[in-house]
Amino acid sequence: MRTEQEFVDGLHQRVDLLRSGTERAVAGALAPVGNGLQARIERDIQVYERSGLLAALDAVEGSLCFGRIDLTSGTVHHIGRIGIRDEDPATGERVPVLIDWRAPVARPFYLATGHTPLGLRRRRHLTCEGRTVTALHDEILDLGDTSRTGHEDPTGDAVLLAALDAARTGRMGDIVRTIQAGQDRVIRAPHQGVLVIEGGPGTGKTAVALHRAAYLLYEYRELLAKRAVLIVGPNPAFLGYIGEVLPALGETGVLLATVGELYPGVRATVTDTPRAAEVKGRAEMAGVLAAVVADRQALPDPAVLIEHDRDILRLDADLVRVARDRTRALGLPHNAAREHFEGHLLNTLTDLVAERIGTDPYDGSNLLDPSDLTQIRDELGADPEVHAVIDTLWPRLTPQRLLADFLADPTHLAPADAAAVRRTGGDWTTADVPLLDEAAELLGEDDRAARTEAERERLRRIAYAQGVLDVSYASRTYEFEDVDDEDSEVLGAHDVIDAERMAERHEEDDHRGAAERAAADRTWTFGHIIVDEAQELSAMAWRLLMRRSPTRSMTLVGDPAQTADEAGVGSWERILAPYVQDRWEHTVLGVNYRTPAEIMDAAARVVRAEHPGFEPPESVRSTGAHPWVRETTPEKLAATVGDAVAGALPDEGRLAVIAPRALHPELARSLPGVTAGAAPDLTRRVVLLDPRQSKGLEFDTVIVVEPGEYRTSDLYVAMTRATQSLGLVHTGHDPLSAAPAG
Ligand SMILES: Nc1ncnc2c1ncn2[C@@H]1O[C@H](COP(=O)(O)OP(=O)(O)OP(=O)(O)O)[C@@H](O)[C@H]1O
Repeated sequence: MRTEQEFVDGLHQRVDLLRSGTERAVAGALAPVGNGLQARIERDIQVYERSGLLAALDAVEGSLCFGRIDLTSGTVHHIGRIGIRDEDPATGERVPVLIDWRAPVARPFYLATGHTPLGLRRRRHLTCEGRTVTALHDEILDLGDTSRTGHEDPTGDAVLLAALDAARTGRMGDIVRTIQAGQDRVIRAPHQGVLVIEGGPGTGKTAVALHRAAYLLYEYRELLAKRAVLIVGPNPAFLGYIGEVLPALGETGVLLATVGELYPGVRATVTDTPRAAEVKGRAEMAGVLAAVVADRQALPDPAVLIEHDRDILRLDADLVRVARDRTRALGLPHNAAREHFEGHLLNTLTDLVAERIGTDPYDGSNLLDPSDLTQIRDELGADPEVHAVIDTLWPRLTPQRLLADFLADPTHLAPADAAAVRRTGGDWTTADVPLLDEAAELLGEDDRAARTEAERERLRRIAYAQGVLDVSYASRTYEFEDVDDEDSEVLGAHDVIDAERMAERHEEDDHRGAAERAAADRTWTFGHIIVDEAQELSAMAWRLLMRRSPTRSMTLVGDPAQTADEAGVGSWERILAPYVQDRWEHTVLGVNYRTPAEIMDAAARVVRAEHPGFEPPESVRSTGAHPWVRETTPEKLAATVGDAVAGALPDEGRLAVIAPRALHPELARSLPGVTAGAAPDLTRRVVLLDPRQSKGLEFDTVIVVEPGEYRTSDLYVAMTRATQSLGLVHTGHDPLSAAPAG
């Protein structure tokens, strides 16, 4: 123990040195740097990178080193959340003193068994509180080794069981100390292609997916740091719940978002009915929106009359159809195609004018030469009436306008579907976001204004960079005025870079992190995408996500038995076939680390009542505590739940009351200090949730209220949130008594 404590002390000294050095460097970099463009760029990058390092050092402080492996060769490696090097006093070389858990050298820590020791003699788990080593657990893997340390853990699972039994905090913790071999293989699977991780409740799907993100960022840092990793979760409360895992592993280059947050500038503030969400999520909506856009490319009926130069030009449907067909044939998005439609229509109108004024009365030939035609076209192009007509025939559209108009009058849908989605007003729902994204793809951008602005900006940057180069040139001649400039060995900025290149470099050096830039850019494509609760996403949501991942580098996590959302696509085949056919990997996690066997048996009975062959994952623990059931009357329901909470509240940890939303106001009154709502604070001792909100979360104790009112999959989710004990309170329908015993 003393030796390990000395080692850990040494590590912390090294980290303290690193931290203070980095803090000094940040403070130095933040000092005024004058007006030089390059200096400012470098300052920004330094501050950004070093601040990231500081954040990583702070985050891993709690449990820097958690493992040690002793190889049969005599080599010893300590394993931690990050890798640390130090100078070897003998050789002066920088050598690793703490191995990052993701490094190949650390892998036997997770995989070695007595049967396959992978060159290990011993595996040791270190438990620390702050900077103090409080426990050691050793597993001897070399069966011929008779030496003993006094810290032997004969079953090899004491650390795992302690982690599973620990009181919950309302925030998910990392599992880096106790990743199991099967989980390790999934975490380290190559990043290319689509990997599906399936498993029942509590099998560690979310934990594995998060550690996989950290692993991929380590292994493919160059690629992924630039393009960022996106983690998609079912709701903001869940994202808050998992939000601390990656920082605790020293990783920050990840964007966590719900699908409803993936359209920059739009926030979902209202909720769809399940039926409306289902309709909006159907794959057919892509075709419906395309038809809506096509309808906005109108034909005049009756013909429009344009007064031009004391003449009346008659633009009828046939003439416009020709211009429209030619424009559509280009296959461009609506707004991007608009300038071509405008061009075709101006040509058509020019021909009409030319016919009127240029036709030779004798032989019918046209007397106008090309310059006359150009002049007529220019005049038409400057005529506001002409532009007003083009605006009605091919209007500029925004995704928001298009979708709001469609929802107010969804004539393209069957009447019952239209009635379900019809809505006026400017608020958006989560299911609207994939539709907005689809609309944005169909519309594209009329980027003429943006192109002009971009060119103006480019010239501005070059002018600025030229100024910077002039200053640096001047300072060089000043510094080296005694030296013949031609012979100087010292290169100045002018020798290696011109103004245009320097301006470009500034553009490239957008010093915001990739995740931050990705969040602000609808068209960003990610290096890797992880989707949790993937079974819940609609076909339209998948279209959005696939656009963000053209390389199809994705990890999908889910459990079809827990599907709640009516819009959910169902099978992995249905989700993936349109994008990767059958080229995807499937892996199953089969051990439940959360829910004790007694609770899992009860939950499985409920599911078997509907699906007789259902097999739940096997629980790793059993507590001896069976779920309890209490019957009451509707009048006494809130008081009974209040009493049950008071009696079941663990000394440490968290308790969740899961109840239908309609009961929340009444229940909240009998649960002092409990808040209900769309974004519950999960760190409170007692939390009130509806079954859907409880997805992906866990609590020491769970009380499910009126379980008879839930769909089976929702009840299964609710019951499997407990790590220690479960109770059911009902007013007449007990799903356990109705379910056959296992
Ligand atoms: N190897 C492990 N070591 C310690 N704890 C683990 C391990 N694997 C999983 N756990 C714990 O088990 C619990 C369940 O994990 P997680 O939430 O990832 O499961 P899940 O499969 O996503 O569950 P659900 O589908 O019900 O949301 C968590 O508390 C997690 O920390």
